[in-house]
Amino acid sequence: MAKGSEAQYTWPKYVWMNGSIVRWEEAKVHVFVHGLHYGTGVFEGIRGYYDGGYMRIFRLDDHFKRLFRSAKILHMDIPYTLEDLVKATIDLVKINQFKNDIYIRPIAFRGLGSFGLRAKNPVDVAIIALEFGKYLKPDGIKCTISSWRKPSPDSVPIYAKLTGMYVLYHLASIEAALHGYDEAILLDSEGYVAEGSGENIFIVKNETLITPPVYDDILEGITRNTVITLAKEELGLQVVERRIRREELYTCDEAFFTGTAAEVTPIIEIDGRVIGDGRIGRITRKIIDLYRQVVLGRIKKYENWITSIA
Ligand SMILES: CCC[C@H](NCc1c(COP(=O)(O)O)cnc(C)c1O)C(=O)O
Repeated sequence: MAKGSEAQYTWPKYVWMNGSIVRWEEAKVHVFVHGLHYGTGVFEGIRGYYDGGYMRIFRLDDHFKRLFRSAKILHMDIPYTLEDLVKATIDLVKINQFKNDIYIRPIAFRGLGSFGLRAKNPVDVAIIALEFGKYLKPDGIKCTISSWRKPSPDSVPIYAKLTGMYVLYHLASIEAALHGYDEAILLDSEGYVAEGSGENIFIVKNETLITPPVYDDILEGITRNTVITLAKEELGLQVVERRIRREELYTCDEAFFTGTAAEVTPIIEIDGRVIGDGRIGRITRKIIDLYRQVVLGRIKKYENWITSIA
């Protein structure tokens, strides 16, 4: 397989595009596509875990349900059903014969047609899957509060996972890296803690999990939902969804990110303040271990979240 432009990527042989499986080299779009110029696209990030000869894809349906919700907010009609795209994903994973963990990226975007800003051009859909390991350092990361704020919910549809939105997170994550940090934490338009540049955030205080509510300026994360469910049902922890003030980040007992790519990533330092004792917290460790068992389909109660491919 060809080596990707960034050392850690090995490009797959095949991509699913507008109803067909095409070779990686053929999966191209025209420079005139609307989505390239105006950010008119929606996407998802889904993980597959290779375990014992099976690829186990986590919450596949839930991700595609969110893709369709995001598309509807942009007036975009995806010309396939959810079942079509689930089957396309399974076919794509099979034909690529992956033998390692993977990351799956469905994307739907306005394609060729009028160049006008309000043009409702036909929607192109592609699904890319590639081998993918850890996104952030599993032993813990150092974060900083970004100088970039989340926009207010009445200015951009935060609830939708829009391609164009990610220019904000691109800037925030570059800024964090330039200042020597692993990831950025963004505040919302009123100065409360929102989320990372690609993750939801949790803090632990006195054995209670706290995370911003979905009606705040955050993406309603599927991993966030998984962790809240597991914390309550399996660990008997209290979970409070409320606004978090910036200074609570500095004084909490534990902190971690959740996200498909990030999975559950411990945060060990924020703006030069060590979180807890600077190591993975006791509750964070329990959640990491439990999450791993669940995504590998080893806890029967959550098997419905797994799509297994032999
Ligand atoms: C570059 C975007 C990567 C993408 N980020 C997902 C993501 C999340 C977590 O959502 P979920 O748990 O549903 O994944 C939260 N918030 C933002 C801004 C995100 O981009 C991911 O695949 O994790």
